[in-house]
Order: sequence, then structure tokens, then C-alpha cells
Amino acid sequence: MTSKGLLQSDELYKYILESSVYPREPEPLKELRDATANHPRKFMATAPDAGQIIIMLLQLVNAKKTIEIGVFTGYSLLLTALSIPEDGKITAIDMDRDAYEIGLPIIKKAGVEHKINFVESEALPVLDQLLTDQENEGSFDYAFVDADKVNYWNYHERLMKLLKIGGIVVYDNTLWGGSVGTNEDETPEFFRPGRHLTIEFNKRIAADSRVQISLAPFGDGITICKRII
Ligand SMILES: C[S@@+](CC[C@H](N)C(=O)[O-])C[C@H]1O[C@@H](n2cnc3c(N)ncnc32)[C@H](O)[C@@H]1O
Ligand SMILES: O=c1cc(-c2ccc(O)cc2)oc2c(O)c(O)ccc12
Repeated sequence: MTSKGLLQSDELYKYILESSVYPREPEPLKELRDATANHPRKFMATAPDAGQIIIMLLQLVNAKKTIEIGVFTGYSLLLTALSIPEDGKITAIDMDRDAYEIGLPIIKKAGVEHKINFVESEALPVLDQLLTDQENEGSFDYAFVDADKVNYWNYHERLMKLLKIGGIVVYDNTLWGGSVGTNEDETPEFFRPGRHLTIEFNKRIAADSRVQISLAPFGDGITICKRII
């Protein structure tokens, strides 16, 4: 398995990281990346170049009320917590509290734990629960989706109700190791199930008139969607 970048060479991806991403990466994020470096599933963490553009998006939309689906050790969670205001809130959902607890001391040290409501659960029922309170409808500024690919469309349908018009949702892994652009027989076995799901998701979102989209080749591919109606 290659590294996460999808550019023409690993050297070019390394150049981008070393010239422009790592020098501007906030210290707590660096620490969290180091704390994840020996985890057997470290490849799941959001790529730092994707993180960098997400920080910019959070600032551009003045995100305050946010949702995170798929926390793992907390790289994308921490960058969100660092980017939203003191009274900002993140509903952060993951079934795996153990992984979250790896990053938690760093989140605490960064002084942003008070912005986070970690919910140890499958994500879909939590989104459905949020939707039972009318106050939540059209109230979120930002969401990040980085969990089970099989539910991406289910998350999208709920997020279209939870996000305000003008709000942003970012979907991670929408290029799935580059496999979406290759034939199935040329795709390594590991990527095949995710490849099919990602191609279907990308097709559906491209046809969804409720959103403006950009599938951008940061990290493993991120689709940035703005709710427009
Ligand atoms: C790719 S990792 C998230 C990486 C994280 N965004 C980061 O920056 O490190 C995916 C996470 O989604 C969680 N997950 C998978 N299926 C889920 C589900 N149905 N509901 C909630 N969390 C789920 C896994 O436990 C895992 O921690
Ligand atoms: O299971 C994975 C695998 C990857 C991955 C590994 C190597 C690449 O060149 C691209 C992608 O990334 C994942 C990921 O980011 C995620 O959110 C869940 C699972 C996986």
C-alpha cells in the first residue's frame, strides 16, 4: 500500500507536506500525529494536507456548530476544535472510545476539550436523534464525514437537513486510494469494496442539486459540498 497522496509521485506529495503543510501545522496537531504514528490503523487518520485546507474552510465559513462522524484518535477533530471559536461546539461521533482516548490528553492540553461532545455510538442513530429536535434543523455550519463508506449517502441525507444553507460538509476518502480511476481488475483486492461504494457515492453527489461540490485531491480525496437550497 502506498502513502495517502494521489499525486504523480510520492516525492511530490512529500515535497508538498514538507514545504507547505508541516511548517504551518499547529503544534498540538503535530503531537497528535506523533501519538498516532505507532497505531496499527494509523493510515485512517485524516491526511495533514487535507487537514490544512479544512482549517481554511472552517475559518472561511466562521464555523461554530459542527459535527464530526469518525473520530479515530482525533486529528480532524482537534483541527476543528482549534479552528472554531471558544463557544463553538462539535458533536463528535465514533463507536471506538479507546482510539479517541489516545488523542484526548493532547486535546485537553490544547485547551479545547470544552468544545467537544464525544458520543460513543454508531453515527446514524445519533444523527436521527439530533433530527428529532427541530432546533437542530438547518443549524449546523460544518460537518466532516470520515467513517463507514457504506453509509455515506445515509449521512448525506441527514446532513442536508441538519446543515444550514451555506453550510459545508466535507467527505473524506472520495478518491479511495486512486482506485476510483482504475479498472476493477487492476485494483488491489483491499480497495475493491470501497472502490465500488465510492464511485456510487461520487455519482450521486455529482447529481445532487442541493449542493455545490468540489472533489479535491487532498490526502485520499475530499469532496467539499456547500448546501445551496
Ligand atoms: C478513518 S477513521 C476517522 C479518522 C479521523 N477523522 C482522523 O482524522 O483521525 C474512521 C472512524 O470511524 C469509526 N466508525 C466506523 N464506522 C462507524 C459508524 N457506523 N459510526 C460511527 N463511527 C464509525 C471508526 O471507529 C474509526 O475510528
Ligand atoms: O482502510 C483504509 C485505507 C486507507 C488508505 C490507505 C492507503 C492509501 O493509499 C489510501 C487510503 O485510508 C482509509 C481511510 O482514510 C479511512 O478513512 C478509513 C479506512 C481507510
